Amino acid sequence: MPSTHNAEKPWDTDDIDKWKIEPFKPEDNTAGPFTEESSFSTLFPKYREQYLKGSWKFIESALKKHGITATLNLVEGSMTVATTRKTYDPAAILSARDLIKLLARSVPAPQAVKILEDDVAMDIIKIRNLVGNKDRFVKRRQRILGPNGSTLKALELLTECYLLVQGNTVAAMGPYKGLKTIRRIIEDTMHNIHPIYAIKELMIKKELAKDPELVNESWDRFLPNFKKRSLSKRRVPHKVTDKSKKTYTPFPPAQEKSKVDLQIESGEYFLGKQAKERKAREDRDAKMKEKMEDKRKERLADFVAPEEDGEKKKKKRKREEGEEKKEKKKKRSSKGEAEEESYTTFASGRGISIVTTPKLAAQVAALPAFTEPTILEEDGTNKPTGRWFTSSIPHKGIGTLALQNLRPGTQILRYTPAFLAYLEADLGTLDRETLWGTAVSRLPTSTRDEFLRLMYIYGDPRVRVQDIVKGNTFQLSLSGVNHLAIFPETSRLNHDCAPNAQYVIDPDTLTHTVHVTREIEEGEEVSIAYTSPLEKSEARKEKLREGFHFECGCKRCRDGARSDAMLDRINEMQGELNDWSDISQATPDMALRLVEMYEEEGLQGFLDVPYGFAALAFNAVGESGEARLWAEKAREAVLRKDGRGADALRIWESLLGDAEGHWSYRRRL
Ligand SMILES: C[S@@+](CC[C@H](N)C(=O)[O-])C[C@H]1O[C@@H](n2cnc3c(N)ncnc32)[C@H](O)[C@@H]1O
Repeated sequence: MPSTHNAEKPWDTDDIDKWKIEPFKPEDNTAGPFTEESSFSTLFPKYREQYLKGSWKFIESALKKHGITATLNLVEGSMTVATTRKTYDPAAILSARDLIKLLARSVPAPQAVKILEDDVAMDIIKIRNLVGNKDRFVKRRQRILGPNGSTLKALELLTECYLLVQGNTVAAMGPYKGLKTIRRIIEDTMHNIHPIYAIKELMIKKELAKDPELVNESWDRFLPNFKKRSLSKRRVPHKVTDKSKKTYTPFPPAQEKSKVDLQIESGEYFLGKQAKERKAREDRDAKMKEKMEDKRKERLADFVAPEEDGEKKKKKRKREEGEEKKEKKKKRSSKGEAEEESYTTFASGRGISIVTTPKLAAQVAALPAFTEPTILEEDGTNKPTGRWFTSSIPHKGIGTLALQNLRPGTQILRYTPAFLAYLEADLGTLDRETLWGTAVSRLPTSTRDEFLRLMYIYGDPRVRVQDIVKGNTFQLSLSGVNHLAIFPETSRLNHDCAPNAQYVIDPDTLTHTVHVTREIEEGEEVSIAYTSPLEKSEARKEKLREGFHFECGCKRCRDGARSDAMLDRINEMQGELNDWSDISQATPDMALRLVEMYEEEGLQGFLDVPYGFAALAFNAVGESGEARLWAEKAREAVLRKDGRGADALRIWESLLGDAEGHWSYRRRL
């Protein structure tokens, strides 16, 4: 059959408006009354009850014209609409359903009943889930209203829709086309695109529509093309990774302490919720004070009297000279800011080579290790104790073994570093090797030989010094800047996840001291932990693989599932002991059990945490004497693990000083 698609249609004239919706009259329903009743109900909020009661007559009469009944149930708080035998328009019940929905959403009755007209529709736009943050949601919702409701009014005029913004929804009523536009604008607004852009576009379109010549043309060329509609003020992305600056280095980045480690060190780990809040408040206040002081200085600077001309010139000259110096320093730093400095007489002739920035070098030279050399002669620093020897250990290279039975608390080794280096990022590997190589070559012969005998990882002779540093490095913080430190003797200690020794590095004396943490028998290997043994086995193994290139085969790692489960229990118990609310189940017995669990797990070198909890748990039930005993143990454990600079030390010292005045005293009674 031939297509009639393009055939002449003489009845289809241009004056016909194909979009016009003709009203549905009773005579249009040729099928007669409906055979079944349809009904819809909706609940309304309590505060609408009064209003609905007052306007129900009006609503009923509006619906009656369409043959629909309406019931207001004040007991249930619901409205119901239903068809009757008089209903002639099948769509009327749907409009009636929309009517009660609008009424429930606070649309005034005279406005809501307009929904019963054939060319009026409605849309309820849910806006709450479009924005996660509550404050942001409120701010963006306010943009729909605009100042004094002006944006809302403009939108209503331009789209010929009625709008009601309430709570988590926007109710809109009007022609279909307007509703479509409104939904887009509302959603865009909640996605941070200001409605003003849409209003501008709509205004232009309205004007263009009036021009009969332009009615059938594309309006694109008249519409504004906004480049950026988003209102976000963030100009730079959150994370900027500047890859251009990174140069290859064979060293692992300084091992970051875990959040818990940092909290333990700062003592925050042991604070109750209120104490934590108090600490945060104090920190905030201190910061604010600092800022205020800066501002005050800034303001005062405005009142400094202007200088005379001659003075000005002098200052200018000085500034220029300063800048010249700065320029020179810049040039030097571009070659490699860090410089090498060797002190051959350091520590009674053991010597030390330091590679660091000139500024830090000056600070290092002012450390007690340099200014009070006698402190290094005390405590057997750099002297053999006769308690250990080194020997080859299967699969581990060289290790350190006990020459006699050793009791917990015994100091086994105490040494100063032979080499200290600041890991400057701007230097290439070979340039760094030259710098570090020179530093090592300047060490006294025996120290240099000890250094060069240390094990290495890659085996490339061109980067031998860096290779040795990679395999033997300890972190030492100088004036808050991390340095790599090599202590040839303590470098021979192998790793174990349940070590029998613990070490501490003192940044003032630069010493690395190792203490026994549980009984060690003669001939037994002495071990330390290279990574936190309080982490789960897979995490520990991964760090050892990455940082030290070996597969840990210690007892805890071989039995990973069991030891991980134990760590879970330990963490759970610590959580309980740290609960300072009224429903806390924490008791001193629980803290004592925690101490036992650490010991069973071979974590004697990390007992500062359970000791601390025991001190708090006893103090919390008013047993301040017992609390002091545990606080003293915690203090000692911190000293042996984190050193004199650890913040946690202050907590135990304050409890020791005044247990009854401590915040934890009788807290759980
Ligand atoms: C600081 S050194 C320790 C002394 C070293 N064994 C030596 O021969 O000089 C670190 C290196 O020793 C080895 N090592 C340490 N602990 C180990 C362990 N538990 N199992 C296997 N190898 C280990 C690894 O090769 C690691 O890179």
